[in-house]
Amino acid sequence: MTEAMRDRLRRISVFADVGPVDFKESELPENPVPRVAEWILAAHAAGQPEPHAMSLCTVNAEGIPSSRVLLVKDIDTDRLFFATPADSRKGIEIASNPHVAAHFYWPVTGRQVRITGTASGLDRDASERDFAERGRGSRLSAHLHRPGPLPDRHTAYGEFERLDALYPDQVPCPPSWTLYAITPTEVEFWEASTDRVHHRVRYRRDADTARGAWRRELLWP
Ligand SMILES: Cc1cc2nc3c(=O)[nH]c(=O)nc-3n(C[C@H](O)[C@H](O)[C@H](O)COP(=O)(O)O)c2cc1C
Repeated sequence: MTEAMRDRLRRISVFADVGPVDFKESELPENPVPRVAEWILAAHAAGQPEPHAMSLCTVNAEGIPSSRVLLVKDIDTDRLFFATPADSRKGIEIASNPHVAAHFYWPVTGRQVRITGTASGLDRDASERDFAERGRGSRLSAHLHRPGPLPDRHTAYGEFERLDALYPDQVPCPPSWTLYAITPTEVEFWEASTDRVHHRVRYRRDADTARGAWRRELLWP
């Protein structure tokens, strides 16, 4: 008789190697956004694969959410950037409702970050600069984005080969390719502790200004 799934799941250890949280309230920054960048780099240094991958949740016109993983392309003092076609599902949803939620989880460091904010597309120049920095394979594959279903895998390979021959040197930026910025209005940091007294701190600022001072509070684990 096979072991029940619930037993198999319950035996998987969690936070086995993270150690106790090294937390000092006096060291919390005023602005949480650069701290997100620091936690990505710390996860990378600790060996986390794709530490810059985040889930992004958007909401459609009927209020139904959907999420997917994206790579963060840059972070400045106020914003996180990602790139995707504007006519993708997420792009269409952002156009009808700019409110988004983003989330990182780094198992090797036992940390997560939860972000709420708004997303908006940047101008053509910024989007084309992002596109130019992509490798050739991902520039070609950006041209494979089409609405609707793919009849079979063979069709996609054929189209990739056609694009490869069509653009032997420069691959033009598809008109829909867009660099987006997320401007957070809420950022919550969570850090696992082996003593189970996990650490949470939440930063918030007014959604209408999104420029004012951040308010910070510790939360119960
Ligand atoms: C690790 C990882 C990184 C990804 N990075 C991107 C990305 O930067 N941009 C993108 O458009 N899709 C990226 N994808 C694919 C998306 O998750 C998603 O499948 C695709 O963008 C279609 O999403 P949509 O139909 O919700 O618009 C990535 C997937 C994974 C697993």
